[in-house]
Amino acid sequence: MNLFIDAGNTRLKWCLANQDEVLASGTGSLEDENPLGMSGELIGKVVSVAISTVASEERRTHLAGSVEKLCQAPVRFYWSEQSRNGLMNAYQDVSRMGADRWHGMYGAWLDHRQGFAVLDAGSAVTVDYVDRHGQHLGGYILPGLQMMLRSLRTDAARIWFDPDQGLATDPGKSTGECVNHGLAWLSAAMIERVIADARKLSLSEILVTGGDADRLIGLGLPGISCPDLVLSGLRAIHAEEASG
Ligand SMILES: Nc1ncnc2c1ncn2[C@@H]1O[C@H](COP(=O)(O)OP(=O)(O)O)[C@@H](O)[C@H]1O
Ligand SMILES: CC(C)(COP(=O)(O)O)[C@@H](O)C(=O)NCCC(=O)O
Ligand SMILES: [K+]
Repeated sequence: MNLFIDAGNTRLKWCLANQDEVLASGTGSLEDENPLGMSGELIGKVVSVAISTVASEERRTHLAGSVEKLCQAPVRFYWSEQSRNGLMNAYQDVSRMGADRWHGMYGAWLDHRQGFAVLDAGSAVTVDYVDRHGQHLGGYILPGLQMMLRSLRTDAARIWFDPDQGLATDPGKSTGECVNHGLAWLSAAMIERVIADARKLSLSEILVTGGDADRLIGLGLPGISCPDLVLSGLRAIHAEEASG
């Protein structure tokens, strides 16, 4: 069985799979002693490890070392590419693009050929547009929800509030409401922009992934929830590489 890991800035997402089926999946944290939280029985089944990561070089090296030791299996990292199977990256320097974005777009490209937007709402939010010819049209990088809350809390001396996961967007009447409603209102505005862009660019679908995907759907994003988009793209690329 192959172990696939999507190591973001907040969490690790993993799945254990062979060519056609996923046996198990879960989440973990690089800070934990057992970063994947996998049982010994599952670890024993791992013959190779494929990783997509946007973590720092220091965290990446640490992850490679602990996974290699844990699984006693070779570890390979997969990065952004210029093109694959008809999908074409708009970046001139593709080595600068977060691997998660490329793998998410490739996961989407496998099943959606009519033009799509990929919205990954993780530590940061990324938006990427791909037309029906497979041409990546470019994208956006924005701060994620926790990042915005954290910056308000740490960089503004007089803002005290309790974060809530509410979706209200009406004008707030306390600091807490103003912050919480403000972030929902900002996300709602982003959603309107994505919908308008998708219409303008003739993209038929919006695929949503990342830890805050459900929140965006709750705020009115007409998107298809694809929690495992990055891992699907990574699995497909790993299989293609293995078959030569
Ligand atoms: N169990 C969870 N642990 C951490 N973050 C979570 C969890 N559930 C939802 N989230 C939300 O998901 C975001 C992280 O999303 P994720 O896709 O895991 O990020 P990344 O890929 O950057 O590691 C957090 O900002 C948080 O708002
Ligand atoms: C934009 C990101 C921080 C998103 O990471 P995530 O929120 O998934 O942890 C990541 O894709 C990244 O580090 N990208 C490098 C810059 C770029 O894609 O152009
Ligand atoms: K992201």
